[in-house]
Amino acid sequence: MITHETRGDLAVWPRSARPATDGDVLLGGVSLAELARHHGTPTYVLDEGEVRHRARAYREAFPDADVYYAAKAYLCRGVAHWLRQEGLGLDVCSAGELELAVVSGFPPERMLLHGNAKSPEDLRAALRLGVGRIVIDNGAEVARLASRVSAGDRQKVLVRIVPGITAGGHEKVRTGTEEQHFGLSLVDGSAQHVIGRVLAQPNLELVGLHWHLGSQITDVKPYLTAVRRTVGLLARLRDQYGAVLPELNIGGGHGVAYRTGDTALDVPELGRRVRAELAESCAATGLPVPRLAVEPGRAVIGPAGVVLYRVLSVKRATAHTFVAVDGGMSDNPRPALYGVRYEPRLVGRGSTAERRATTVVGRHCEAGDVLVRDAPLPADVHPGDLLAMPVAGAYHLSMAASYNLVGRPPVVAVAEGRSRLQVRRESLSDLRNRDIGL
Ligand SMILES: Cc1ncc(COP(=O)(O)O)c(C=O)c1O
Ligand SMILES: N[C@@H](CCCC[NH3+])C(=O)O
Repeated sequence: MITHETRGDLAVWPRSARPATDGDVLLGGVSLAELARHHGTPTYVLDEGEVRHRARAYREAFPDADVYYAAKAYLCRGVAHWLRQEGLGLDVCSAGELELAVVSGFPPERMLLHGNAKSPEDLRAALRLGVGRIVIDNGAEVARLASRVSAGDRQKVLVRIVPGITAGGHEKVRTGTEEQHFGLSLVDGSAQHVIGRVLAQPNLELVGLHWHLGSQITDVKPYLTAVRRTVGLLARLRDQYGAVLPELNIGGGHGVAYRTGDTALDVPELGRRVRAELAESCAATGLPVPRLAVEPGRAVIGPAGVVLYRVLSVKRATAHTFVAVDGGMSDNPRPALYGVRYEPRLVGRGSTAERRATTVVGRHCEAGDVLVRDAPLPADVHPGDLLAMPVAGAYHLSMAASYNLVGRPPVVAVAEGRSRLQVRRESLSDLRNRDIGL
């Protein structure tokens, strides 16, 4: 049987990926070369079966917990629909994400709103639509939120704390330390202070604490340390305010493999060890075990996505071969932002040419628009060829821009031999129409 681990050079691709004739790859039973011909390039392909499989794996790893998918990784109506069917909740961080999910039929009570700088519009939308929980990030938000809750209502809230832990794949995505701007510090007492103010608001119901250590974390230990520290705080809150909080949300951040041989976080192990640590620490302090919640984004959607690019030019410089494709930092800013590495593959044509270190660059007007440095690609890659990059489902399109007025790519879902356009390509008229003239 072909397993995820033994699929050789398709190791980081969705489980459904199969090599096909003429260098093609089938994803969800659909030919990538055919999708590129039909939809043009760049195109993002999402494997529905992989997303559903990953969502189910979370529910198994965290039984008796709430699994909120972090919409910031990528959201469209189709994805919201799949995840609702799989029983997940949704973590949103703007009125935009919230409204899109509600339009897709996602129950607002299964959503949670985040943000270190929630706008009045975000708060209004959350209260109007009846979002289940709002995560308070700072002191200024307490009165701002409380004053908007209708008389007689009680909004469930959590307070985001900083557990003081360094974890995450890049300094720009580490949010568990004191040196960043999300959440409230345990060290300077601001967490306890703001919690006291929340408890004093009759129309806010404090149901728990929240933290999010960072993103692309591959080790469970930081989560265990954070759980221990949080239980310490829970005990202090009980002693100081008599408050016993029934929920603990430990955020997301679970790392995935971008290239063959990369380490991914072991989600079942995370589930087992976090639950054990929580039970033990609570027993030691005489607290009831709070209900857990997790918020994975990347680990649900990242490995389910593949992006297809067409090669437009090949340039041989002294030290490099540059292969330029028709997308770039506008649809995938991650290499430029975090220096991350991908594993591109020639698809739609077989090649026996030797492999050569090749730098895949984008189409934008910056020397920094490098998608992959020194990827081992066949030496005969030429204009017209198709390149596919796996693990493209998270933080590509959700962070995409229209730099150089290049429209954002479409999203096509594949499953059981069929494909469906979920989001169309951003057209030149979409871009033009926002400009209302002189
Ligand atoms: C509060 C919160 N929850 C969940 C996530 C999801 O993170 P990831 O996609 O790394 O699982 C993020 C982003 O890092 C976040 O800021
Ligand atoms: N955008 C980051 C992850 C940030 C997670 C959001 N809190 C990435 O691509 O790795």
